Amino acid sequence: MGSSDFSWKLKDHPKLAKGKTVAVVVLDGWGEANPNQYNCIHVADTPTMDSLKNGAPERWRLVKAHGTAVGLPSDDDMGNSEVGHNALGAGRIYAQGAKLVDTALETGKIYEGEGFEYIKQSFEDGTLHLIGLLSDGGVHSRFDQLQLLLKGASEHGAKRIRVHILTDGRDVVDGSSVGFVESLENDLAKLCEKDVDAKIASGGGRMYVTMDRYENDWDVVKRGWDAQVLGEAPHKFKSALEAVKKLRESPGANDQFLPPFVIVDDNGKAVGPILDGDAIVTFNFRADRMVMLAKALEYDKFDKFDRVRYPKIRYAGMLQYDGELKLPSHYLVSPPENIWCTTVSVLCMQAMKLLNLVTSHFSGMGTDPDVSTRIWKNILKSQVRVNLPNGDMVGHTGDVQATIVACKAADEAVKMIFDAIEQVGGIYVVTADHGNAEDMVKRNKKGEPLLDKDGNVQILTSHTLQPVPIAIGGPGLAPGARFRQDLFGAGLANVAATVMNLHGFEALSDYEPTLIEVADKQ
Ligand SMILES: O=C(O)[C@@H](CO)OP(=O)(O)O
Ligand SMILES: [Mn+2]
Ligand SMILES: [Mn+2]
Repeated sequence: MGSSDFSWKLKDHPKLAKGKTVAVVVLDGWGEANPNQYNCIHVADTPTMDSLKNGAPERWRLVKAHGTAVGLPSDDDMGNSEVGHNALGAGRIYAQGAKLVDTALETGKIYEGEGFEYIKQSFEDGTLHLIGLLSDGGVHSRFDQLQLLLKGASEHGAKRIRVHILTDGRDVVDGSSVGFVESLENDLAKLCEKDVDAKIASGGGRMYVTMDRYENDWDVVKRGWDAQVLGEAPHKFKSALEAVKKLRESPGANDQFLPPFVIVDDNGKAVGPILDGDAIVTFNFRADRMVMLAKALEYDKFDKFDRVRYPKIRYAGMLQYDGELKLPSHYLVSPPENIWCTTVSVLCMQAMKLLNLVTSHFSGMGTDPDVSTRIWKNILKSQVRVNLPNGDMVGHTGDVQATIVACKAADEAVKMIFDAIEQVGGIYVVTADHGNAEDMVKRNKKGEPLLDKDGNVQILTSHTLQPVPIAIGGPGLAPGARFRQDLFGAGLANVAATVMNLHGFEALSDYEPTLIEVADKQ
């Protein structure tokens, strides 16, 4: 790739016709799992998706949506939207943020790069602030990476460190914040023994403090700013452990939505506001929920909320969160190789009209228009891609009944799209980016539901390790088109070549192989 003989012109597929409308429908958080009461997709009334599975076995199969199949460090890593859509759009498996950070920490390269050199200039006279998600979910951040970074930064000269925590409960079990804070406080105490002044300075739940996305609600970022930068919050505690324990006692409280708090000293003074001359690292590797904070930290001109005080700091992201905006301009870990020739860019070069109703992950972190319900009237375009978020968004609440309702609604939306495809003689590809709603309970190694100390099942708010379905169909699909039988280990990255074929083109040669073949006789 990239050589001078590379051509944007795709070869015609020998058997599949061009010019059909292809709808790529991504059901968010829709995995395949054993049927039981915690499988909301199974419990919900989902006639359309059921008919695909039961109606045409040669046009329905499962694909991997987690672990190494989507560029994550190990097969114990659940899938997520970023990595799932990346694989769907890129057609190849790239090492994703989690893996890039692991490698940079393992090799020590993280301390040799421009980003670390930059923040290091603050170590002599200033404080190093680390802001990020306190979790081992591996979706936005990982606790072991934070631990290594704390150790490494102190070994490389940081003398005063303040950690600003965001509690999770979305990628990990609700209530696990307490254990993470305990471990972190132990680690910081060990650093203090080595004469590093290291403390937790502030905190709050990820969905209420800092980690908003798509500029949905700047108040979320402001609440974080006030606590982290100004050292102001409605709740003040002497220790972070006391903070999370106490705040969790309020009725309805949970880790995802804990209110902002600051840690204060014996005189009631915040222990770690961000001041001129300090350095900041946002230690999440995933971009979408860090971009807004990065803007607030990096932009001189900023009108999204009143920052009150805008300290002169040296700021680096764990990665660069927005390649187009070059935001932030300093970062600790180099980005993945340029993800180019994505399905979007290549199909655009074939002069096709595309309507994107999915995420920027699909096009290798470029910017796509927002998701909306414009599907129906736009289905006359050559390709429509839509992400139906219901199962995932509601699945993250841990509310089983509500998730069942959400799955039914998603199935109805699929039916609507199918009806439109029927009218235009088009083709559909239905798949999912990762699992979630198909298993809402934490399980032991034998697969049995785990109980908490009160004997209740432990609800799972997170994504899963489950495979996801993919189905093809529609009146425009060539009669002999069917899934190949030889690609047992196929994953989401194989979908891209499949979609190109359905548009009547051969995929690029470095794409993961297509899932389909066209039988001559039926
Ligand atoms: O909400 C999010 O940020 C993640 C879970 O942490 O979910 P998704 O990957 O589906 O966006
Ligand atoms: Mn998703
Ligand atoms: Mn999700």
